[in-house]
Parts: sequence; structure tokens; C-alpha cells
Amino acid sequence: MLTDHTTLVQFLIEERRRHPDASGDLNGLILDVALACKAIAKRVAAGALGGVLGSSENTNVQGEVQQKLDVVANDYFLRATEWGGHVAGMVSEELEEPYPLPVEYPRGKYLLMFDPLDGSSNIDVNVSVGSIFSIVMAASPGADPEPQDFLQPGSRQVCAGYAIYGPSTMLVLSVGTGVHAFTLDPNLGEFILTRQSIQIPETTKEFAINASNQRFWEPAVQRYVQECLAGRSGPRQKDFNMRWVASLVAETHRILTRGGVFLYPRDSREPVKPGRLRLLYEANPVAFLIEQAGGAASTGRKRVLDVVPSELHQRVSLIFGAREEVSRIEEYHEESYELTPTLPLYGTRGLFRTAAG
Ligand SMILES: O=P(O)(O)OC[C@H]1O[C@](O)(COP(=O)(O)O)[C@@H](O)[C@@H]1O
Ligand SMILES: [Mg+2]
Ligand SMILES: [Mg+2]
Repeated sequence: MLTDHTTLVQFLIEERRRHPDASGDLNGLILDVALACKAIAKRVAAGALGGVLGSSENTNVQGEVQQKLDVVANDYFLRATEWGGHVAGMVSEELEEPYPLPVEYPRGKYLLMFDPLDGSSNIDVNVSVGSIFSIVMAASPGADPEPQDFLQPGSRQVCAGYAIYGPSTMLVLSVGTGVHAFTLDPNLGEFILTRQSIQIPETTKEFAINASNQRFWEPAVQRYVQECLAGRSGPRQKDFNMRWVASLVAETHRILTRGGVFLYPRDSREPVKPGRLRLLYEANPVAFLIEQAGGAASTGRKRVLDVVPSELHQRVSLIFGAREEVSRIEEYHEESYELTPTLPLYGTRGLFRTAAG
């Protein structure tokens, strides 16, 4: 029986009771991830005193300058999870190739994919950041995985979650039985269950989008945002509020807490990149959590969890949150196809049509 004082360990034991054959590896891996998140939380909280503010000398595979904390957080994830025999392999936002497990450690049956520090542009301004993770089964348990083994659609995730390092540190996760939130008790060093079975309201009056990209958006997104901005006197007949934290974890947490809809849509800035966010370790885990909480997650054209990945660091258009809003945005995409089937930018064989949807 779960109560408001249940610890993460107790919660995981309770979940395992539903699967009498379970080996305990998934729980072991989740606890290792939770340990990494606690270590990162400490460094984030120390701020300038922890010596991790500012940029490092390096750029990552995405061509982005790594913050010092990106590097430190990546290291905590690797160190906490590589040794336990639960994982067969890992993919990180910060590493071009899958991480090769040291030879001395046993290979497990899960693959772990993570963004060790999300929203890094917020670190130096002391705004919430987080970590995101996704777990799938390895194709060959006990052996080193091939890179393509990581390219599984998000619907195959067995667990997804994030930690948010805000005024309090929270771990929010799902093992496929709803979404549950744990708050870190700083005295005990334990994650304590503080919200069970989170549900997102079907509708909302709050949206999130980086409006500085407006000139690059497709017609469907232009229309949706214009209608929100028109407020009570427009077709939506209600006033909307807008928020943008520039940290996917923080936006997801807000939507899981009070509802809303988030868009980081495909745009024409760099046509080869269908969106900004990374499929394997940003969009997929968020989409899994959102669906588990009764919301929806779409590329605008299809369900995110159905996208079959083709590359480890693939980017994707991501629209998620209140179910009614997401289906409205999908309809607008549908309609703009019907209206502009022959335009080179938006037609079936145009610039914006890719396998990723
Ligand atoms: O700078 P922009 O375009 O607003 O992008 C913000 C987005 O970039 C991200 O920060 C990317 O994450 P990283 O910090 O892990 O690279 C998302 O969390 C966020 O939604
Ligand atoms: Mg990120
Ligand atoms: Mg990151």
C-alpha cells in the first residue's frame, strides 16, 4: 500500500511484487539513476561554490558548447550505472557513440539513454534544470549492444523519467503504471513519494513555445499560436497564458503539475533537422510520461512513441500536453497538407516531409 511517506525503494519493491519473475535489475538500475540525480542535485545546489558554473572548453556531438555541469552530470550518470550489471549499454546526449562499458563490469539486460543535464542554458542564471532518462530492453541481454539496438520506438520503453533540480529536487517516473513524483528529502537523502498517479487535464489555457522562431514555423503552428494569442475575441473564445523556461524538464513538470501544452515544432531554420529536441533521450521519455498521465505527445503528424528512430542523436518535432490541444494541432497539420499539397516546402514530397514525420 503506497502512502505519502513511501520511499522510492519501497515504491519499487511494491511494483516488483506485480512481476514475481522479475530479477530486480530494473529496480537496481532505477536506483542507480536516482543516485546519479542526487549527486547532480548537490552540485547544482552548490552553484558558484561547487565550481561547475560556466562553459567547458569542449563542444558535444550536437555542436553545442558543453557547460561544465553537462560534463560533470554525464560522468555521474556513467559512474552510478555502469558497474551494477543492470545495463548492457548506454547512450548519452554528451557522447557521440554509445558508451563502451568497462570490460570488468557484467553486462545486464537493459539499455539506458539519457540527457544528463537538460536546460543547460539555465544553469548560470540559477533557473531550474534537470536530467531525463529512458530505459528499454537490450536485444542481446548480457552482451555488448550494437548501436542499432538503441533505435527502438519509444513505445518499447519499460521506464522513463526525469529529475528536476528546482527549489526542491524531484524525481518523476513511470514504469508503465502511471506517473509518480518523489521529492528529495535533503535530511534523509531519500526520494519520498509526494504525488501518485498524476493526470493532465484534457484541456488548457496555457501554451509554451519559443516565439523567437515564429518566422520559421509551418502554417499549422502559425495558425494555432495566432488563435491562442487572439484570446477571448478570437476563434478559441478564451484568453491564453504563455510560458517558456527553455528547459524541457521544467516545461514537462509544469504541464504534469497544472496542465498546458508545449510545442517545439519542426521549423525551416535547418531543414535537415526535423525539430530541436532529441528523440531517444528527450522526446521519447517525455512522451511516455505524458501518455501515462493521460495526455498526448505528437510530432504534429504522428504519435511520438511510434517514430522508428534512425539515428542515435536524431531530432524530432515535439508537441505534448493536454489531449484536446494536441489533437487540434494535429488536425491543423492535416488541414495544411490538404490546403497546400503542391507547395514545395509543405507538400508530401517537400522539404518538411521526412521519415521522422
Ligand atoms: O534555446 P531554445 O530554442 O529555447 O531551446 C530550449 C530547449 O533546448 C533544451 O534546453 C535542450 O536541452 P539541453 O540543455 O540538454 O541541450 C530543451 O530543454 C529546451 O526545451
Ligand atoms: Mg536536453
Ligand atoms: Mg543536456
